[in-house]
Amino acid sequence: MTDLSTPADATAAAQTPPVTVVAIDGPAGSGKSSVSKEAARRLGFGYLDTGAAYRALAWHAVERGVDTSDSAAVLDATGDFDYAISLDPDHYWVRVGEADVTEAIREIRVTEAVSGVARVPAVRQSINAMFRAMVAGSGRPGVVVEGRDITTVVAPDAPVRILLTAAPEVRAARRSAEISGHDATAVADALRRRDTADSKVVDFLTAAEGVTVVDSTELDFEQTVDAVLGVIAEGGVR
Ligand SMILES: Nc1ncnc2c1ncn2[C@@H]1O[C@H](COP(=O)(O)OP(=O)(O)O)[C@@H](O)[C@H]1O
Ligand SMILES: Nc1ccn([C@@H]2O[C@H](COP(=O)(O)OP(=O)(O)O)[C@@H](O)[C@H]2O)c(=O)n1
Repeated sequence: MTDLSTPADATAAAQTPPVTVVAIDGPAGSGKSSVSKEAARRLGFGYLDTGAAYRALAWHAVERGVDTSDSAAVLDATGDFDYAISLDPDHYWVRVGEADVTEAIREIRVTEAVSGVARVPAVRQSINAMFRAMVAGSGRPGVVVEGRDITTVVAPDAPVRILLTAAPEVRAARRSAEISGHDATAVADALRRRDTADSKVVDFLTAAEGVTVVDSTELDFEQTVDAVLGVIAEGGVR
């Protein structure tokens, strides 16, 4: 994997004002991606979907026939993982090498493999270093970063940290509405299985100290965006 953790020009980096991070975590289907993207748009910030990196690595591993239950093999697959993502909330794309994988990383075969990739500690460390470098080099005044461990591991010192939740049945219904041709019960089961596997690695179901919970169970999309923007404003970020 390309090591982006050290700015190429340390002097330039020292002169650049720090990038404000808005950290948003939560379980699958809670609205992290859609709400974070809209909040970023309204703030003029960048948007970083961290789940896309784990999905892209899972895609890369699956394409190479790597057994994603084998940690050493997954770590090995990071060796030629040439990853890029857009931080522009109005122009979202994900690439691995020359391949545009924006759509492919949402396929079920990738979704089923992703938790196996994300549970490898050395993989997480190197991906987290990449996230921090992407934020620092974003060229934006701030970045809304969403995932599972942003409030706790990637950016625990962020001025705004939010846990976006919703009741499991509401999350399953939202995800199910997005995926046509699949049985709603099967979608709900898959979501639950993934949350169970993921929560063994990082706790994104309870808020860490100082993290504000936004529960979107009873809120529509606009109300959720407003609630998140309210927490951001309270945190002094404009
Ligand atoms: N508060 C909400 N009310 C209704 N639908 C929502 C709400 N928040 C998000 N959605 C929709 O639910 C689906 C899942 O949201 P998404 O942002 O992909 O969640 P996550 O990134 O947490 O998995 C999307 O289709 C999104 O438009
Ligand atoms: N910060 C993050 C983000 C995602 N992930 C992993 O990446 C997977 C995909 O994340 P995602 O945000 O795209 O998933 P959805 O909740 O949008 O379906 C998760 O199921 C986790 O296994 C993680 O481990 N840490």
